[in-house]
Amino acid sequence: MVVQIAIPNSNSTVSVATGLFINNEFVPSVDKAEEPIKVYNPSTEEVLCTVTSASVKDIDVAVAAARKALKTTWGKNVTGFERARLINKLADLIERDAQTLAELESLNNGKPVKIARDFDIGDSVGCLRYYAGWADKITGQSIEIDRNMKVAVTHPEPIGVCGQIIPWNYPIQMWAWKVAPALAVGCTIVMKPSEITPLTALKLSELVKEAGFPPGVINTVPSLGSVGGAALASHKDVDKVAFTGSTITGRKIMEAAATSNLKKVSLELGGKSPHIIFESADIDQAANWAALGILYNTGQDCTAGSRLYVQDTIYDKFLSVLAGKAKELVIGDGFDESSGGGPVVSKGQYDRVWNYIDSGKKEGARVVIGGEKRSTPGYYVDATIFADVTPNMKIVKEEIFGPVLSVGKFHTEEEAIALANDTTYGLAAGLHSTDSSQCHRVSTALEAGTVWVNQYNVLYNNVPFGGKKQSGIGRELGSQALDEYISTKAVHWNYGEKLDWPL
Ligand SMILES: NC(=O)C1=CN([C@@H]2O[C@H](COP(=O)(O)OP(=O)(O)OC[C@H]3O[C@@H](n4cnc5c(N)ncnc54)[C@H](O)[C@@H]3O)[C@@H](O)[C@H]2O)C=CC1
Ligand code: BAL
Repeated sequence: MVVQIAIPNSNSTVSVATGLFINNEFVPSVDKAEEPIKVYNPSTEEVLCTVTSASVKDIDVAVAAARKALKTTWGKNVTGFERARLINKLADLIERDAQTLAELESLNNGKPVKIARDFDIGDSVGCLRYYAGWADKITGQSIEIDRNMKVAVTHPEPIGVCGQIIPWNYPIQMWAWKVAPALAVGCTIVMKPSEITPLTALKLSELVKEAGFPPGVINTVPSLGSVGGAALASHKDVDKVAFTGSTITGRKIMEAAATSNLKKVSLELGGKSPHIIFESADIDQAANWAALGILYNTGQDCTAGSRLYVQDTIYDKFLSVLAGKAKELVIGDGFDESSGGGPVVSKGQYDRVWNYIDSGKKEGARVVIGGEKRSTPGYYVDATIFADVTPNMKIVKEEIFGPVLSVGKFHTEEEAIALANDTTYGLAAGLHSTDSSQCHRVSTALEAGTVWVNQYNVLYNNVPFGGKKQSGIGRELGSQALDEYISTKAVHWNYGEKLDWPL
């Protein structure tokens, strides 16, 4: 159940245990009801290995392990100091193994090794340390009722067993965003990584054991969304499900939660984020951020600034500067040091992105750069910019999740705000202007959970992140994420009042 995967351009291999990680052991499926999952390298289209796929019965086993740990070794049975120590230890181990984890992430997801190591893993280590810092600082309240007779106190208790369902665009980082706050407050976890990118979650599971977490605190169950993901969402003994992925799947998860046990749900979903460039902006800087906004992670980012609106007075100039910047980014093999972006993650995603590019052409958008397929292997999509788009085009309305930018023109600030807010999504938005009153007015008017002013796509572990409208429910990161995993108990204490009976 351990495979050795060759690291390109070296004589080394990385070992991956391919079973289900339950109770700190890698185990086979109890009923082998599911076909093993084939895991691909998107740079070569080759199969890297197969991993065990959890069946519905395996999910039951993992949930039972998490429940047992919650009642015995974790939950209310472990101090915040000890939770902090273990989370910090896990962060140290991830930092120690950052290069290997980055190579594995690159092999399975396609993103450049240097980006996985310095950004995804760097931020994930920071995320674990941030929440380790919180673990012994989670406090309730003492609420005055009557100083001579009564007081009420609140206890922030762990909500319980958490199903965590994560996507393939940031396999390690989404893992860290989910597990860190849950562990900090004392929850136990059944983690379902994406079936497309399960390898680093399995590798991280080895580190969970090495760090010394008790068995059952974090369990990892690669599985198809329609099997393991759906089983977690509808499980009667799961207290909360945290999800990142598409809005369609988020809706299914909420329905499953509602019709099973009304578990708490947090959803971080899709986006079609607007990015506005006003005429006073520093054009060179704004073009850098606009390029980053759509090309980072090859556009496979829920916050991708995929709708760019440029003031008419600078439209042509800005487009030409932006096109030059976009061409400078090398989209190539993740093991090539010069690559700033990799292929898209899978054949499915590749076909999906190309369908959108074809639709943009058919609907009459003007191709400024890109829009042509490569003839070499790998799921590569080059930076593609469509100009002169109109609001009803599919490429303007729907999330593409690829390096495909739609650019439109506006005349007034009001028009820019109206275009930006003309979407069912509300995850993020950006604006560039050197007029500070305008920055304030527009950031207030934009309907989004995150607004970037004179920058784009930068997130910090201590700042909350999440969506409005159909981009999600709840917040990740910051102290707000802790609330997603806490159930507050109010204890009413009487030390003086006598009850006269009958009433
Ligand atoms: N907000 C984000 O960060 C993400 C958005 N997406 C969007 O979704 C599109 C399609 O990508 P997919 O991989 O199909 O996304 P998806 O939302 O189906 O997959 C994300 C996760 O949900 C799981 N899942 C799928 N069906 C489920 C179900 N019925 N119950 C519970 N869990 C389930 C998957 O196994 C995976 O772990 C992308 O092109 C992109 O537009 C995809 C991934 C991440
Ligand atoms: N960039 C925020 C995380 C996400 O894309 O899911």
